[in-house]
Amino acid sequence: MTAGDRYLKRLNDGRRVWLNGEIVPDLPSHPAFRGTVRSVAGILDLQDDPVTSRELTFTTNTGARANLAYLIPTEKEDIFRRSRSYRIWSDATFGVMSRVSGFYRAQLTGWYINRELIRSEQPHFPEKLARYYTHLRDNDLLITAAGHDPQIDRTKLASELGELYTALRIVRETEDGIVVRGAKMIATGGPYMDEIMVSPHSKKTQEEQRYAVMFAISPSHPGVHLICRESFASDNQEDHPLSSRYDEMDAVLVFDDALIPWERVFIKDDPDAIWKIRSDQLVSALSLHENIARLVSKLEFVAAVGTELAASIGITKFAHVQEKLAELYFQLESVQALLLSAEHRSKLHPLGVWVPEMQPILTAKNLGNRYYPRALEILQQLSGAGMLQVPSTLAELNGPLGPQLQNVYRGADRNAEDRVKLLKLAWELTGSGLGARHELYERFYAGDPVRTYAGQYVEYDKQPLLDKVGKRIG
Ligand SMILES: Cc1cc2nc3c(=O)[nH]c(=O)nc-3n(C[C@H](O)[C@H](O)[C@H](O)COP(=O)(O)OP(=O)(O)OC[C@H]3O[C@@H](n4cnc5c(N)ncnc54)[C@H](O)[C@@H]3O)c2cc1C
Repeated sequence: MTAGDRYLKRLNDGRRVWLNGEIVPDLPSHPAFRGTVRSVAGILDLQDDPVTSRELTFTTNTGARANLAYLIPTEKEDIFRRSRSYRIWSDATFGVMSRVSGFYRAQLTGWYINRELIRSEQPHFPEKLARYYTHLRDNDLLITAAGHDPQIDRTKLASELGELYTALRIVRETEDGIVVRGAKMIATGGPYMDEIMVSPHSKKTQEEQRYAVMFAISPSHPGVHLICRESFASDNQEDHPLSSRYDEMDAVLVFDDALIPWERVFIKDDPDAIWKIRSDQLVSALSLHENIARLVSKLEFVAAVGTELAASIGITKFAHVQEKLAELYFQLESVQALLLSAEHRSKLHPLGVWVPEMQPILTAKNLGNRYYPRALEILQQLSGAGMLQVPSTLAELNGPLGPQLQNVYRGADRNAEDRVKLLKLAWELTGSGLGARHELYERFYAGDPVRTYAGQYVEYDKQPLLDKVGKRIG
């Protein structure tokens, strides 16, 4: 049985995935999910492929073959190995699937490495976290996370939202665990995952102690509901090359007095401990490293589509078009350079692991949320109305009006079929529901950009800069 087959078997576990007001009875056969399920299974199968297996997996101390996102980087070369594996998975989906490629696996690995950080506050954390990490690593499980309270009123604490259990909160404790009620948002890829880590992603106050809880569940955990947004999936691969395969879905988690067993409760009633482990630099650097590798795949893809769009209508000789294409290449080259910089400047942490340099990673992440929307804008500028001037189906090129349509839709350098395929792909990226979702994703996935920029200002080591000015003016 391949890794993909094992994954398909795991999906039918009674998870309560809600779409269009109903629980989806069988993810692998449902039209809104089956294309993406096939893609995830296909990506997992790369781990069994003799060509890619060595690049994607390693042998653990228990003898299992595990994904490299779970590798503890004890050598500097391990940072590059991890990076290569992220790129293989991201390239396989053109960077548009963010959760299968290892973001939260890498985060869990970081927590495992630094699990002693909060032993004095949460004595059970190191052992529980170690068992959880080993379980996911050795069983090759996929994980996402949900960390935000419902928006409602952002000037208020979770405890001030009127109904006490609007945001996820502990209701009571029993011999077996904690009972939780309320919502957490949003778990990208939630319906497709094996595990979901739930914890506040922003700092909780002491008044919100009962909201300061970190635990993990499977999507089929009793009392847990996944409320999906509208599906952007299509069953028509020919006309919708991305949404037919890569709608990874975003879901709000609703907990209806779910009992979370103690073994899976990592932290409770402790805003400071959660914030300490969440904001740890080692953890952030290891997990965001994966994000930047994925962003390179995505920017490469958009730059390629832009180049093809321009060539397809013969506009590459115009200087302003060259300027726009060059901007796509600058984006790609600068994020790639930042990724390499972070990797080559990796440092040996006192815990004996290599960690990518944080500043280039943060810079790439923050640039990414401006670059990606601009890249989509460039695709629109290059295409004019081209993306909308296509027949609704590719098949029409061979229909009753075939000869006329083949003439009308041909490009400067390609036949009608190739040009219409390209335009449909470009529309998927820029104008479709999936495309709009991806723009929003790149703007927000790692936090509100206003605050992540401000955070980089606060964290930046400004002293060397000030010293330079100091030396100049005395
Ligand atoms: C496609 C997509 C996928 C995502 N996937 C995940 C996931 O898998 N897991 C996960 O946990 N999260 C995920 N997120 C959530 C993401 O982390 C948040 O969107 C992001 O942190 C911003 O939070 P918010 O959406 O609640 O917006 P808010 O924080 O409510 O911000 C909305 C607006 O209000 C302003 N604002 C709000 N509060 C303040 C304040 N205190 N000070 C100043 N300005 C404020 C912001 O600047 C912004 O303009 C995803 C988001 C998107 C769009």
